[in-house]
Amino acid sequence: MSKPVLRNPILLSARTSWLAWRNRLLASSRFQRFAARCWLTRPIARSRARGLFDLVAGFVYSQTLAACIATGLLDRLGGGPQTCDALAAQIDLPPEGTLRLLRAAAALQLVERLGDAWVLGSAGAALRGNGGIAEMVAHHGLLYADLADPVALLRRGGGGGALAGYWGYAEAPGAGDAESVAPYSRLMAASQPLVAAQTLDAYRFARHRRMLDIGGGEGGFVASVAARVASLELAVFDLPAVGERARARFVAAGLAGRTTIHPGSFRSDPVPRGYDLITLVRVLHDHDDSVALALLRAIHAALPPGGRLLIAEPMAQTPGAEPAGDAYFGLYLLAMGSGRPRSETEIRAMLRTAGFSRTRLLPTALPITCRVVIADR
Ligand SMILES: CC(C)=CCC/C(C)=C/CC/C(C)=C/C=C/C(C)=C/C=C/C=C(C)/C=C/C=C(C)/C=C/C=C(C)/C=C/CC(C)(C)O
Ligand SMILES: C[S@@+](CC[C@H](N)C(=O)[O-])C[C@H]1O[C@@H](n2cnc3c(N)ncnc32)[C@H](O)[C@@H]1O
Repeated sequence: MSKPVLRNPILLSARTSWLAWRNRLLASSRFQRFAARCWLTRPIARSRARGLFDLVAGFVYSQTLAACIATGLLDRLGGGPQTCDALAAQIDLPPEGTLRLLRAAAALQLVERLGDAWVLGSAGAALRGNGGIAEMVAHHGLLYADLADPVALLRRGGGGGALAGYWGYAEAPGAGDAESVAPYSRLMAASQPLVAAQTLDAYRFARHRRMLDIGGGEGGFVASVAARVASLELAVFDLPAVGERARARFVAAGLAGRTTIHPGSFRSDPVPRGYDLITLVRVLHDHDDSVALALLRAIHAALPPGGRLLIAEPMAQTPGAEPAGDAYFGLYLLAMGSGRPRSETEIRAMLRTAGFSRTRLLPTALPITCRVVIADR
């Protein structure tokens, strides 16, 4: 549960005084020098200094990762130890540039030194084990272009840049021919396994007969559910051009007999009926409150009594993963020009407003990638 907002006036006053005193102390250069020298506080001082340095240097780290991905350095090391000179020839960088990149990547645990050679580091290995992260890193070029002047982006209320053009539907619902929906559909399909794994482990899909994945993209999530639950009839409701990508995927996967495509826009077309489970996977946060609430209301009306809605997406104020919500998705969706990350509390309040009776947060193993809320009709 997200942290409740402090309302009690006495507690609010006490906290206000405490925060003012704490911030004066933390801002004191004398205190910072003392804390860094004193053996008792030195570990905390060094950890806080490292955290602040990482915040300041974050973009440099991201671009080091981007260079590792763009050059294929991590893939080359996936095959085992390599010397700097051998890597330089393979990734088409001069040896000096390759060594500079390797040393930076080693500082970020992306690679490690092994004698005269280099191997994958713990972060590099984990990254290669999670499909879609590399695609997200490459995709960030658009996001960083929009964030080149963050104040201008904030001042204009978001949108109007590279990301808004990439997510065409964010500005013109129902828009999108096969060519324009292909990049984002491919990106979502590439990063779907991270989210599907969390969601499938969090909920027992076999308890349902028919499942409709609204905004299901090219069917990555439906394909994951189909592989896990043989008894379920499955469907995707998405923009027509995206639905055709899902149809092609299901035919290729031998799922055509178990799946239905509902082409349309949930902003103008009715939500298909006859499904006892409806899912929204990385969809709700794409839309502003009015569109999101209208969608929840339409889903409530389309579900039969006893039917259930499952929402899976990264959420704001996730304990231990706060930056992924408001810091990452908050700015990302602002740049996209539509939507916002919402806390579990906000989502459950919207669900109650839409008429859902009972809502629950289901635990996921890696809440940083997604959390799951279910709601009963
Ligand atoms: C010594 C050994 C062997 C081990 C002992 C220690 C130990 C147990 C280590 C654990 C190792 C381990 C299990 C590591 C696991 C690492 C994992 C799972 C890492 C996962 C990382 C996930 C990341 C970085 C995900 C990033 C996702 C991003 C950036 C998503 C972006 C999504 C976007 C832009 C979506 C856009 C769609 C829209 C428009 C918002 O709807
Ligand atoms: C961020 S993607 C998520 C895709 C997929 N659920 C996943 O997690 O990989 C959002 C999806 O919503 C779809 N979408 C956006 N606006 C829509 C609308 N008005 N009606 C139906 N689908 C829509 C997009 O085409 C896209 O497939």
